Amino acid sequence: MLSGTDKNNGQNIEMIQRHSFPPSCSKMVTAKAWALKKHFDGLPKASDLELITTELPNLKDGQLLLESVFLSVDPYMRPYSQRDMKEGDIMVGTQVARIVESKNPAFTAGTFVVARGGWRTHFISDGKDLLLLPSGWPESLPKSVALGTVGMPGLTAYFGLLEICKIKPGETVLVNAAAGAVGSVVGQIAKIGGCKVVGSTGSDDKVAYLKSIGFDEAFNYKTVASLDEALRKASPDGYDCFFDNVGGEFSSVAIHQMKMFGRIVVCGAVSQYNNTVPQKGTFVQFPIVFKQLRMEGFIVTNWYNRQEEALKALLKWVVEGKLKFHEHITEGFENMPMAFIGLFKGENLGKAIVKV
Ligand SMILES: NC(=O)C1=CN([C@@H]2O[C@H](COP(=O)(O)OP(=O)(O)OC[C@H]3O[C@@H](n4cnc5c(N)ncnc54)[C@H](OP(=O)(O)O)[C@@H]3O)[C@@H](O)[C@H]2O)C=CC1
Ligand SMILES: CCCCCCCCC/C=C/C=O
Repeated sequence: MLSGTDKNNGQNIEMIQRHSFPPSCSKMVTAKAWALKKHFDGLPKASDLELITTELPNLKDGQLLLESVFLSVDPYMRPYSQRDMKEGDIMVGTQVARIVESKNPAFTAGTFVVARGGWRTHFISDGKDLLLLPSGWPESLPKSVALGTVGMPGLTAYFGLLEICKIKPGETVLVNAAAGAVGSVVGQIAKIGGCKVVGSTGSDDKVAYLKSIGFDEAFNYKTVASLDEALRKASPDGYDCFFDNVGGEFSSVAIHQMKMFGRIVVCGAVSQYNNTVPQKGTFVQFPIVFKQLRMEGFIVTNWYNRQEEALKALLKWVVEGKLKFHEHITEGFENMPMAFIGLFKGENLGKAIVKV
């Protein structure tokens, strides 16, 4: 079963061939996929993942063959793998894929779709769960944006800010991991909504980027002398809304700078995903009670019954130039682990994408 090793950026990637049907069959397609070899322990390592190849069978009626063009790497994959995957499973994930062949009358070969196919170069689908790009997608707009600003991260910003935070014009919004896929959209939608926006991020280049896309204030949380002072300086009156992507120490400090009746959207906790021992934090009851705060967690997929409306709005803002996007593109399917690990080192500006 073991077929050898492949040199990739100085690393040895183990390649395993799994034949799911006799290799003599015609029109075989070789699919590559990344499997979770060993559950991550701390920061993910390339050696925790394994590149496997599989020969796909011929299509049955109703099925489609898809080829990934762009794949998404996202921080949620780290806690998801821990909770919902077993060793040997293919890594969870979405891609923009091209329909290579269709035996499903609802889909035509050549069409691009957003799919939940996992970390695979090719896969077979029955057509359920495939999403066409929103109508009116301009030819000049990269299709990869359907994995970012006009995709799941954009939807996360949209529903988190408009439905959970319920921002109002004139309010002050704080967002961390602000130069990332979700954060950069949060800040810009808050500006569209007439708010003042403060962003925290991990490099001076990212701070400059945030200012260039309209953030009123931005700071580098890694170099400020005091996070408490940086937050106070950026908004001396405090914050009405806090869109929390990071959790941990940042959240413990920020909660004390909320205004009366402030709202905290608990979107994620990227600072905590690689902890081997859970951290202890501040007790939140005092600020929550005395300032009568609302703190609410949410999962974007719970809002997918309204994704058509939201994707339409996001695409419109992008086309009008009100919503800018940046992509951090890694070339090569073999480099998916590196692109994924890079998320936890702050390597990406905007949406992290892998181009096959
Ligand atoms: N609830 C939901 O439905 C969803 C939740 N999420 C969550 O939203 C958050 C942002 O995701 P997404 O926009 O895709 O990712 P990003 O594109 O923002 O990439 C992750 C960024 O997080 C920052 N980061 C990494 N490690 C740390 C750390 N230890 N402390 C502080 N910042 C860190 C880095 O930016 P920097 O240089 O600024 O440090 C990095 O670039 C995540 O927590 C994710 O899990 C995402 C989608 C849906
Ligand atoms: C504290 C853990 C936060 C994990 C966030 C999970 C978000 C899942 C969104 C998935 C979208 C898939 O398309």
